[in-house]
Order: sequence, then structure tokens, then C-alpha cells
Amino acid sequence: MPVAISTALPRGPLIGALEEGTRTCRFALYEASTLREVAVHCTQVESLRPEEGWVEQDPAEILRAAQECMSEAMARLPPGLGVRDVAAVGVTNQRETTVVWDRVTGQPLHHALVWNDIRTSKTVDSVLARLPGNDKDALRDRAGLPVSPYFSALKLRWLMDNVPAVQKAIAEKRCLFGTVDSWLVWNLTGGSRGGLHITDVTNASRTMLMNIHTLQWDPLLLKAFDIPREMLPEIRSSSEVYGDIADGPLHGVPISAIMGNQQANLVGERCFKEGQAKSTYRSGCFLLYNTGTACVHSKHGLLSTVAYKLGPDAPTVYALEGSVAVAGHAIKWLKDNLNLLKDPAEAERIASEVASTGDVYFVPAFTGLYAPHWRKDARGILCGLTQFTTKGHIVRASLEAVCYQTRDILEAMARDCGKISTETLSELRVDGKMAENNLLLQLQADLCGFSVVRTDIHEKAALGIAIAAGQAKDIDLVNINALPPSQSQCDVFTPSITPEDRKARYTKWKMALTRSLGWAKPSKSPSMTDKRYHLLASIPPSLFLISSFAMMLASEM
Ligand SMILES: Nc1ncnc2c1ncn2[C@@H]1O[C@H](COP(=O)(O)OP(=O)(O)O)[C@@H](O)[C@H]1O
Ligand SMILES: O=P(O)(O)OC[C@H](O)CO
Repeated sequence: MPVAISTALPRGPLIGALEEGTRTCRFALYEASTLREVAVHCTQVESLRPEEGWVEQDPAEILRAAQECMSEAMARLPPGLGVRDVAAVGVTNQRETTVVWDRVTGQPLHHALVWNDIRTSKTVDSVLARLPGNDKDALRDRAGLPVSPYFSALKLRWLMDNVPAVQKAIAEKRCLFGTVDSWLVWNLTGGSRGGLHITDVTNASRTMLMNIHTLQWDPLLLKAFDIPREMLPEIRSSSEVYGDIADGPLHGVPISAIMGNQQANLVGERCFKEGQAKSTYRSGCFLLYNTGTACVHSKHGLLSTVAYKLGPDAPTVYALEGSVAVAGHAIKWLKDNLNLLKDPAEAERIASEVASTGDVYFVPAFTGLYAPHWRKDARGILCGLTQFTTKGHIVRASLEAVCYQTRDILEAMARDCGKISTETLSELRVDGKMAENNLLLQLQADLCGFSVVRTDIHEKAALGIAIAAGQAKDIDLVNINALPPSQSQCDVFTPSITPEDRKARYTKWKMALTRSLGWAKPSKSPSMTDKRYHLLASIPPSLFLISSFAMMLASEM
């Protein structure tokens, strides 16, 4: 059905959405009654790569970008609208990225370690050495996550082990830790002059320090990583009035929602029902499947994560997530490192010049493999090359790699839930910049065997956080059970290859994937320097959890 796009002059009240992503920061203002975007400003945030596998950002630069976006978007409001019309602001952010700062000076103690930074490989080995059977899934029951460089606890541990300024600030009880939401909200609500040190359940669920069931920092997880409780933020729901913005163009406006960007995207895509799934194609690819109020513990390599908790007394809704580290980033790599493309948008035309990949398979495991494999020893491979291989084949194989990685996740979800399968899932909703590539979405439909629905290339994280902020108690501008109609059009891609062809190609992908494993050598020496940590490390792995429990119980008596 065609969607009626409102052309009426925008009116207050408005809801602001601060969206701090890995590459870009945006601030958008929405008309509360229609959820129509009325003003926006976007800027880029630079990532620094000081060494192979290291990815950092300057927290001061992240804050500056956020402030620029808020000022510029406010300046772009249509005449007659101003700060008095902005009823609330929500904050959504790249997840897992780890910031440490000094509560007294307000200064960062190190650059932020970005979610796809893999310097913590040795830290992972040290932690694994202390878990029963070196099992990366030993903490899953509590955290919902495998031990991996991806999560904040490992990054924080690395900072504590390797950065003297962090060690000193901890000793002096001045060190605060947070994911990017905490860093921004602390600063926006006053910083060292009384800023709120908080996070929400979705972001906390990505730290590997929160108990996925109690939604509190977990004493055993804190002990496993030897992290002091006092440096952690308070965990709050995803939608409630936390406090007011302390200065700047939005001075006095309440902040009433915080969510990780993929969870906010799930809300923006209106995946409120159990069984609904969305996939976002950007540098990485993130597929979230709403499992309702049940926290499904994956036995097949997926993450159990909090999808949302839209109020302190609202039910906790969970999701199973499959995170792929390299999706659109592979196309950027073809452009920047191999000069095969001038622009990512060329990928579609060049890949369309050939009818198939010519049996070429590309596994872009540049930083290891995330879900569902969790193999930090994997590295990228390109296989099946012949003298007839052209750049069209390689570009097409890069697009297919995104589709196969998505299928790997869907297969794992089917095994975990029993409720979806590539046969029973009727459609997958997709968004993100890379989803503008029609060939990619056709290949996705072909290689998974079900319809792919592109709601909009524009991600819905900002819209999702605006919905969460608008529905908070005491804001009461948005009813999630009666949202205004979506303004976006849909494109549907349906499978066009035979099941036999699909099966044969997926089998070949799995062969290629197997060949990418075990390439990077496991590290030998643990990097941790902390004395207490070494003490814990001396506990035999099989005794570690038991003795930790005993220590916990003793300390609670
Ligand atoms: N039309 C396209 N076809 C294939 N890949 C694309 C296309 N447009 C963008 N990409 C890739 O998708 C990624 C997503 O872009 P963007 O959302 O701007 O990045 P990020 O996730 O870094 O914020 C980029 O890495 C880019 O290489
Ligand atoms: O900023 P994005 O879109 O790359 O999202 C990053 C994810 O939140 C990492 O888990």
C-alpha cells in the first residue's frame, strides 16, 4: 500500500535522537506525533589504527562530534521551533567500545578501544586459561556471551594491565569506566560537576560483566576479570527520565532513553514481536532475532543479549544476535587496499558484469570470525582463483561472503530456537548503507532461500531511540502499541535459484570457511601484570569457578 508522506509544516513537541556510530555521529529531531524527521546533522568520527588489529577513537573527539551535531541540528530547525519544543532526548551508540576517564578532571585516561579492536587476544587466552576446560563458553550462563576480544570486559582488562594512568586512577579511586553511552551521558549531564554515571541494560549486556538474568553487575564476572565494582556505571532501564542536559543548545531537556545501536534499530524496525528479525548491513553486519521475554542461551555460537526494557517496571525483552565483524568493510578494503573500486557504490555494477563468482570464495576474516564461529585464529582467504578470475568475480565473491555469513547465523538461530529456519522464516528485514546494493539483497534471497525485505537503506537506530525516549514515563508522547505509520517504502527480493544450486554453493562456502581457520598463531604469554590477577591465574582452571563462588559466598556472610 502506498505510504502517505506528511508534507505539513512540522510542529512540536519534538524528540531528539543522538546516534553515535563507529564512523558517524548524528543528531536528528523528530516530530513526536508523526515520527517524521524534521532536522538532522551528521559528522564523521575518525578511527585510529596505531598497530595491526588495534582500533581506537579519541573520546574527546566523540564528545565534540556529539555537541556539533546537536548544535547544528538545532540551528536547522524550521522557523518557529526551538529548544522549548524538544521534550526529550535519547542516546544510542556503538556498543562494546570502551572508555575510561578521570572523574575529577573529566579527562579520558586513554583513547577508546573500539569494538572491533583485537589487541586483547592475549588477554582472552589468559582468561580462558583460568576457566574449566579453557572453554570460551564457560561464562555464557551468566553473561550470555563467549569470551572474545569483542566485549568490553576484555578491553577494560587490557587498559588496566597496560596503561599506567589507568592503574594510578584506579588506585586513587578516580577512574570511571563506560561504554560510549555512559561517556556521553556523564558529560551531557554535567561531567565532573555531578554528571550521571549510568548505562542501560542493552549496553551493559555487551560488557560481559552484567548478569543477563538479574540485569546487575555479576560478582563472579567481576572476579573473573578482576574489575572493581566502583568504577562501573549504574545500570538503568532503556527508557526512563535519567536527568537533564546541563548546558549547550539543549540545556534543561531530559535524557529519557539509552540503547545500544543494534537494539535501538530493532525498536526502530518495529520488531516488537517474538520471532521478528532484522539485519543491518554496514561495516559489520548485525542480525537480531526477538526471543520475547525468554533469554535463549545459544548452544550454537550466538549471543544472548537484552533487546530492550522500556521502563524500570517494563518486561525485559531478549534477542539472539549474530554479529559479523566484516561485511561492508570488505568492500571498503577492495577499494582502499586493492584499488579495485573507486567507490563502494561501484560494487553492484562491477559484480553484475559477471554471472557468478566463477567458483571464487572470499572469507573476509580480517580480525578473526565472530558469530557463530568465534575463531580469533581465523584470517581472510580468497580461494578458487584461476587465470580467468577477474575483478568482477572477486567483488561478487565479497558480496556473497556477506550473504553466506548471514546464512551461517540463521542456521545457528534455527538450531537454537527451533522456531525459525531458512525454510520457515518468511522474510528478513534489512537496512543499513550497504543494503542499497540491489545485487547484494538478491544474492541474499538466493543464498538463504527466503524473501528479503528492504524497509529503507537508512538505519532505524535514531528512530528507535526517539521512540524509546518518547514513550518514557513522564514524557508520554509515543505509544509503542499505536505507532504512526512507517514513512518508508519496502522493496522485496525473492529467491531465484534452485534449492540444489543453493545447497551446492553453501557447501562450497563451508569448505572455504574451514580453510580460513587456524591461520593466526595462538598467543603464548599472558599480558596481564596485575598481581592479584596472577594470584587468581594460579588457581587450577577446574577449581576457578568453584573457588570464586566460595570466595563470593564468604564475602557475603
Ligand atoms: N552500494 C554499496 N555496495 C556495497 N557496499 C557498500 C555500498 N555502500 C556502502 N557500502 C559499504 O558498506 C559499509 C557501510 O557504510 P556506512 O554505513 O557508511 O559505514 P559504517 O558502518 O562504517 O558507519 C562501508 O564499509 C562500505 O564499504
Ligand atoms: O556503529 P556501527 O553501526 O558500526 O555498530 C557497531 C556495533 O554496535 C558494534 O557491536
